[in-house]
Amino acid sequence: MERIIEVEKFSEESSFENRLRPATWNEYIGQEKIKKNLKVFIEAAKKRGESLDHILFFGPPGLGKTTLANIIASQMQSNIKITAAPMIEKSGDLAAILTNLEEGDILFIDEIHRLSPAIEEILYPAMEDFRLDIIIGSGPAAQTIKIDLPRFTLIGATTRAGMLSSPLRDRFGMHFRLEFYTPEELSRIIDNAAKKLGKSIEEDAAVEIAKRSRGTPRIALRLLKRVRDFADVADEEKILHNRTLEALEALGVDERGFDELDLRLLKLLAEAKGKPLGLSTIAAALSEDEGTIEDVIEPFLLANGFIERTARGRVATLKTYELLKLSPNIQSTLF
Ligand SMILES: Nc1ncnc2c1ncn2[C@@H]1O[C@H](COP(=O)(O)OP(=O)(O)OP(=O)(O)O)[C@@H](O)[C@H]1O
Repeated sequence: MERIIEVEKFSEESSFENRLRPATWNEYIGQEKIKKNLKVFIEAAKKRGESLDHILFFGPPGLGKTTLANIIASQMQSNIKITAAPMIEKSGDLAAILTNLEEGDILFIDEIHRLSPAIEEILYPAMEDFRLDIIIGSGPAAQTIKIDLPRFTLIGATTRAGMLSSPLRDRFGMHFRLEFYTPEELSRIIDNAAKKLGKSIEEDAAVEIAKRSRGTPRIALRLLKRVRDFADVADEEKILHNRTLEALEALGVDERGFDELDLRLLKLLAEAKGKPLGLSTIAAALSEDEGTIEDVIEPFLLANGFIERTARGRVATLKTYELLKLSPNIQSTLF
């Protein structure tokens, strides 16, 4: 079953997200440092009449990497081509994308850590010298054909900066880590999105949704969408605080945005009583995929101090023992 607080995009969600996607810097809330720097680099590139350096965004899913890429393209008055690494399987796929680019275009590659080493090799000269080296044939008769490419900007996005090979990472002139959003920032995002959906929302209702959104706009917008359903069914023009609480309760999202999976993970670590648990042990105990735990569940728990990652594995912090009403030495009776 899909978790309501899942950060990955649900299949039917793209058109909803596109409708709410900010198109300007003013609409893009938060990530102030990144915005400030990008504005300078964009202005400098425009002044010099050059294309922008390649940019790498990293951070958990749903924090606004694709949105930033779109705003950059619009600020540069450039076309943007959007793809994801799993869609680039063969060298011909990448060659087709690159040779179709025009001067100043922006190429956005999501999940860039998933490019195969062979594809990465093609990307290196393309990024560095705007040149495509194609090898035709094999063995002694093999020939390399060099094709000049227009100057383009590659924007790569990844949830796992650590999985990027260092030659690839080094070819990006700018690296930006996106941070989780504060509840205040998420409230503003929710308020703006509600207006775009033709609905107003009480301030404390937006705050309730924001608190449960795991610092992530994608989750905030999804919760808003579901809460709006409750308001519509009740024939309410405005999204009210009481109705919001009722909806959030029905959706099973707790006050911190935790759901059953988070609580099971925290309980598992707490019951290990300080003994670090490795990712594979946790994944097996929760019957979950290691990638989901590392990319989706852990980052928010780590950022909020509920777990710590040590060289030997993950451990629960005091905050978790307090949350679960456990003493670090007492066996849980809660679950
Ligand atoms: N800073 C922001 N201000 C307002 N809305 C935002 C912001 N960041 C993201 N959003 C909203 O959240 C949705 C998800 O953002 P986006 O698709 O850019 O995330 P992402 O980091 O690219 O995720 P993924 O890596 O999973 O594709 C967008 O549709 C957008 O409406």
